[in-house]
Amino acid sequence: MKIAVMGAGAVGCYYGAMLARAGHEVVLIGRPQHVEAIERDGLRLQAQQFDERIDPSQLTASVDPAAASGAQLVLFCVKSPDTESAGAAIGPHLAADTLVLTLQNGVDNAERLRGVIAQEVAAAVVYVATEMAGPGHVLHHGRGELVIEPSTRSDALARTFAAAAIPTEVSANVRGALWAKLILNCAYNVLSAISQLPYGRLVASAGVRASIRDIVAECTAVAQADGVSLPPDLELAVRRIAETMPGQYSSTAQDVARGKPSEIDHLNGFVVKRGEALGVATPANRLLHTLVKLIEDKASGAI
Ligand SMILES: NC(=O)C1=CN([C@@H]2O[C@H](COP(=O)(O)OP(=O)(O)OC[C@H]3O[C@@H](n4cnc5c(N)ncnc54)[C@H](OP(=O)(O)O)[C@@H]3O)[C@@H](O)[C@H]2O)C=CC1
Ligand SMILES: CC(C)(CO)C(=O)C(=O)O
Repeated sequence: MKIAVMGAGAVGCYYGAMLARAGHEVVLIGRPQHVEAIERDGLRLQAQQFDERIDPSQLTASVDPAAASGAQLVLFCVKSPDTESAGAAIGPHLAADTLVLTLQNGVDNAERLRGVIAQEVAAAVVYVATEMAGPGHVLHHGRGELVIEPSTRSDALARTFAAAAIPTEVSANVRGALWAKLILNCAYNVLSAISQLPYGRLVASAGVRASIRDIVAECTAVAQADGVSLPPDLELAVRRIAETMPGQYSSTAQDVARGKPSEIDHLNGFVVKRGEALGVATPANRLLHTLVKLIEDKASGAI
């Protein structure tokens, strides 16, 4: 299968590399620093069990979205604020029957993407920990499973992914799964960003577990008012983040440390907006959102 990856970052390079290793024709569309390194040296995938260089004969890279033409599948892997611009850039190069799978945090990316491209779009929930360790070098810290929304090709896609060592479940409740992931992000990301602490040390500090419970309760109230069916084991899932990833810093913590704009408007900011629309108060999420916006505005010189 020809597979294009829109957004050659941590997630896009990881899944692109796994599919290329399984023999698919993969093209990564990304920024010049990664594209140049991949064209020169191939893509290095450093995982827990292996450290491999995927050769340019197995996987190509381009800064030009037109390189996606002829792809049967697009993995859409940009950060949430870039969804519309990246969608508008790639859309004109896709065939009418190309399936676009969003591999992003946040709950409304697929819906927003459907607003800018005509192709079939399906959402995926991504359970992976990965980062770009340098140009053309993806470092995989663990996991990698996907939960995907039903689509015309979801069953075939799940088999293709499984054959590439990407465990994949097709779920009729991807919305609930996306919200559950959103709630984890709302609970941990800002606390880790402001303190610049990993989850294990974070929850050891007085008051943090109680604050996390408050944030989760607020998010859950918004989700319920929005008609979302959340998985029953959410409380356990929240606790398990700190237990299973004690050394991990949230993606928001990493963005803040690098002075990069974060996805905060699509995390706690999204819950605040939905809460306003549905008449549910969200003071804890509002404060967390505001604090990160202040840090970002100060870093960018906007204030
Ligand atoms: N990393 C992880 O472990 C996980 C990430 N996620 C989610 O997956 C999504 C992707 O995250 P991640 O891979 O970490 O992010 P990255 O920032 O590593 O990757 C996105 C890449 O896409 C590039 N990009 C953005 N717009 C375009 C464009 N129009 N054309 C070409 N390239 C573009 C970005 O460049 P630039 O930075 O220059 O804009 C960046 O290199 C996010 O929603 C994230 O929350 C979910 C689970 C785990
Ligand atoms: C699940 C969690 C909180 C793990 O770090 C994450 O998705 C993030 O950092 O954005």
